[in-house]
Amino acid sequence: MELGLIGLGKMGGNMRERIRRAGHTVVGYDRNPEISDVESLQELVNKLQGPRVVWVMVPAGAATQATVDELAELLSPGDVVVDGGNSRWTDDIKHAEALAAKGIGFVDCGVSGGVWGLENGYALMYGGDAEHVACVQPVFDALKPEGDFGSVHAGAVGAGHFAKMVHNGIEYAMMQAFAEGWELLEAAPEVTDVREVFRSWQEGTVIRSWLLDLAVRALDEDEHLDKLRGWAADSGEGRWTVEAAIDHAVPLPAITASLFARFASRQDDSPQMKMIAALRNQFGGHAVESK
Ligand SMILES: O=C(O)[C@H](O)[C@@H](O)[C@H](O)[C@H](O)COP(=O)(O)O
Repeated sequence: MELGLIGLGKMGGNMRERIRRAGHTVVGYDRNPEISDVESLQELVNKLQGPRVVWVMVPAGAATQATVDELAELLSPGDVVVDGGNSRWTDDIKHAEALAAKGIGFVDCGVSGGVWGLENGYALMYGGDAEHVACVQPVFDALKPEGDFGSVHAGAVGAGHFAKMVHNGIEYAMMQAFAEGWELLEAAPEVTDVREVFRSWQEGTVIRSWLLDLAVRALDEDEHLDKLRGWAADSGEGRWTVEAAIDHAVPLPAITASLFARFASRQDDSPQMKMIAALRNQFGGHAVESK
């Protein structure tokens, strides 16, 4: 089939390659002319025969919104837009409604796999009407990992990104658990080779996993992670997971703590711990450290 693919960065560029390897035609557009197949969205739309399927793979938020708005003007009834970025699921519902008013279908798709997806395949979680999903199915089949699992029609519009959001919440908590265990092992003088402990866990243990494999890979590159600062960003999905948990009154202590740990990582000093120190000093005369 033919696909229009907008956004050819780290994810989109590799996805174009994987879809082409499966024998499909991909017309890619990127703001960077060096990697783009066409010069404009108009040209991308012109090159596709209807009914068109156009996959949006640009940063969540303003960039996705602007692209969907532009596509709403350029596409025709019967065409389908797929948002494969890490959009908030509530945006999907707005996008689906705006496009439906013009007879254009919408499918949201959470994509997992990062830079490894070209070779390993991308795990896909999508939401939307069955008729719109069916239009995209050959592309889903090209992108997904080989084997029985790795893709799911999770439900109505928004369900794909909701599932990906929860996946990322779990990702936060799993990474935090590995990170905490690693720090504790490093702190224990009895343990002489922490990296080998992690490596040994890769087989036979309850916690063997791809994240563990990647932790070993990172330790092989930098045994004590001395080259890194203890600083971690977040792209939004952890926050949205916690917000959804509040909406549904579902307790998520592990995921919430792992999100807050990232916020703490970005502070050079802790204002709240200054207050703790000040209060201990006030009520008990306990020692404080001055700057
Ligand atoms: O499943 C995946 O492939 C990852 O989750 C991917 O989606 C991305 O690496 C995260 O969005 C990073 O998220 P944070 O910046 O919030 O850690």
